Amino acid sequence: MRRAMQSPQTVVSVENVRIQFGAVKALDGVDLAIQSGEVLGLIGHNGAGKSTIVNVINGALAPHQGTVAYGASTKRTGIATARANGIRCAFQELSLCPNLTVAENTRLMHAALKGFGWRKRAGQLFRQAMDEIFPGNTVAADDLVGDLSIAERQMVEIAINFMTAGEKPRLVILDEPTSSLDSGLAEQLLAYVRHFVANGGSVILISHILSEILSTANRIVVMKDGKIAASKPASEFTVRSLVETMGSVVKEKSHRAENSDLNGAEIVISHAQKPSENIPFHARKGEIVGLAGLAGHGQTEMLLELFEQQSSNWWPARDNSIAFVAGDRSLNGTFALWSILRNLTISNLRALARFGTIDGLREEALGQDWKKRISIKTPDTDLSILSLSGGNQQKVLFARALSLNAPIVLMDDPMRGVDIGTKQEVYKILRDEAAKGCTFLWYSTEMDEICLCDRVYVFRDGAIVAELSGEQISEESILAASFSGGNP
Ligand SMILES: Nc1ncnc2c1ncn2[C@@H]1O[C@H](COP(=O)(O)OP(=O)(O)OP(=O)(O)O)[C@@H](O)[C@H]1O
Repeated sequence: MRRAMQSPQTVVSVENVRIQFGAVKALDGVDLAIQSGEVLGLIGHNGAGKSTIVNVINGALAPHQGTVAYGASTKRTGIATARANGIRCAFQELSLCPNLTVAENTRLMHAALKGFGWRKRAGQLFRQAMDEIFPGNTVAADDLVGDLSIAERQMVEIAINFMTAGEKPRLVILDEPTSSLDSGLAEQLLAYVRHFVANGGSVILISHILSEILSTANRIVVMKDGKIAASKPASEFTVRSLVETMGSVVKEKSHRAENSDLNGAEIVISHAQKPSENIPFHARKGEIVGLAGLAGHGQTEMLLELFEQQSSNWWPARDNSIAFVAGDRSLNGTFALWSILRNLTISNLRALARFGTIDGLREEALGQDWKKRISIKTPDTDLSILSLSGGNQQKVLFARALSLNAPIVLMDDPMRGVDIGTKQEVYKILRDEAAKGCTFLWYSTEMDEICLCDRVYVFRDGAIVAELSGEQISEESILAASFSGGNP
């Protein structure tokens, strides 16, 4: 606490920074300074330039114009200089090596962990950081990262960046740190962030969940089209003013459909019960069914089982009976070497084929239609998928699934990193498609999204422990069932 009383110092500042990728001005004259002892909330639409400014600050990208200064030093930039000045970054796309253990990944990030016994020290430091940030977690230092769930990987990435092994972290940049965490884990992290800055550290917090920015940040910077649109104390913003400054239209908060009584509708998908379960799973035609509960309690596994059950492993299906939107986009969503357009249309080749070959004009038209419908921000869909910002890549996966017009769509926490304006558009598309008879099974770590569903199954320890519908669906009842099980 004593350190927080000291007068704040500038940890890093950037002046008039410009970065251009081909025709895209990713940063167009950005000025930003981060002081010790503050949480800076950084928000903006998908493709606004948030990850690009982060990469400039952490030394990965050299600005095409403008300057970066760490503390009083203006001479040197680059990753090594940034690290030496205590700059750390937990990336949106996660930077861990899946074929190494957690302790080995810790070593990669902290060069000071060397010599005899480094593995043991890395493990101890990791466990200490994990226990401080996420008390009660069960990740072990010798776990292979590839075996962890996406939520656990996100926790590991965050813990490794907050830990001290040699140089102390002064500024930790968290790019969408809660996108795979359930509300309990997110709350633990945000409490730790407040504690870290109260002791003199600084955090840049990037999130599309505006409530967590408003509750945690001291100052909020809103980016729009590569520029800073506003920078003010958090207390001077509301959700509405943030959305307006981002350039999105403020809409009524989405609600569950009125009169969505689907009891009589045909059951289109069900899941074999396990002996431990007493609540059978099914979904009806036109229903939006939420899969809730703490992250990693069997929701993704069930979606995968349902997908396998409905699709053939042996031969491509003749009809598009089921579609899947992956949440872990880099692992099982995007084809990194392909263009945006190919990534979007790959599931739909049968519909795009004429005389056994792909009709380029139809493929282009499909791409343009979805680019417009959910605002995929790119000058050209023939560019690499990796030229898109994280949220825009996720939109491509959405478009890939929805363009199939499949009667059943499975969604594995599909809104990771998608901005608030686009989310509202997608919610409307889901409602419209459900009204036409499409069934959605939707695993989400965001409570607001679960509350949009017609019916919700709550998962705990790999099994369904509660079924909620209509007015029963609320944050309180979902949390109660997540921890203790049973219907309200
Ligand atoms: N390597 C690259 N090649 C081409 N364009 C790029 C590259 N990296 C980023 N861009 C473009 O720069 C712009 C800013 O991207 P950036 O990733 O900084 O956005 P963001 O605000 O972090 O978005 P999100 O909320 O989706 O993460 C986008 O239009 C993106 O397509």
